Amino acid sequence: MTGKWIDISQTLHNGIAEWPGDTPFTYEVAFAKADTGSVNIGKMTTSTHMGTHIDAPFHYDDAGIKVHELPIDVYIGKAVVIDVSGLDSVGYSNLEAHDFGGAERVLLKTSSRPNADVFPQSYTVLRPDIGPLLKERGVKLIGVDTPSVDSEHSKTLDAHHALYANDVLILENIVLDEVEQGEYELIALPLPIAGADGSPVRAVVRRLGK
Ligand SMILES: N[C@@H](CC(=O)c1ccccc1NC=O)C(=O)O
Ligand SMILES: [Zn+2]
Ligand SMILES: [Zn+2]
Repeated sequence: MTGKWIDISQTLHNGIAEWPGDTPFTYEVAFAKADTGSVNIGKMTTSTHMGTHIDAPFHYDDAGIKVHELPIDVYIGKAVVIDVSGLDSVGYSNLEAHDFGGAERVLLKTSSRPNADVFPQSYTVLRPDIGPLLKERGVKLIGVDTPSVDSEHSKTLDAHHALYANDVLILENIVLDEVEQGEYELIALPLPIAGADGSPVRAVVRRLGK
């Protein structure tokens, strides 16, 4: 018995918080129906790291694959949601006792970024030793309900690089407020943006079994 689909995507709207210094999100009606006589046509500007999105390795490695080259199957399939709320950081020791149920996708509920319209003063980050654990368990995608797997001021991006070194792709800014720990089916498809470092996704989950 599978549950109903739950949207775990931040809403993109004028006012959603961008990464400090990055491109804000804007939507406007560029051509109004009153003028075109037939249709309203919108115009949008955004960072590729706005809202719920995925990182392509090109984001942190000039030689990394780009969004249009990503293996699309990574973004569809069984995922396990693990509640790690209340921690400053998450690493090997926090996850080793958890049974991932064979899921190739792990979504971490840190509850450290309650409001998409405010860039958080702080949020839970990943420790690099999470990389080898995820690889050992056959995990291909890590999702977080935070703006990044590294801290805001990190320049070395140790968590990004540890995940990259262990063949784990990254999904950021998911919304897990209505999602309890357990096994789910995830769909979080990137757009086919040629040459890109990241892409917005519409991420959804539905409970498996139970
Ligand atoms: N979501 C991004 C945040 C990020 O790293 C970032 C985004 C815009 C401008 C700078 C960034 N990072 C470091 O300077 C990430 O992949 O972690
Ligand atoms: Zn990102
Ligand atoms: Zn990232």
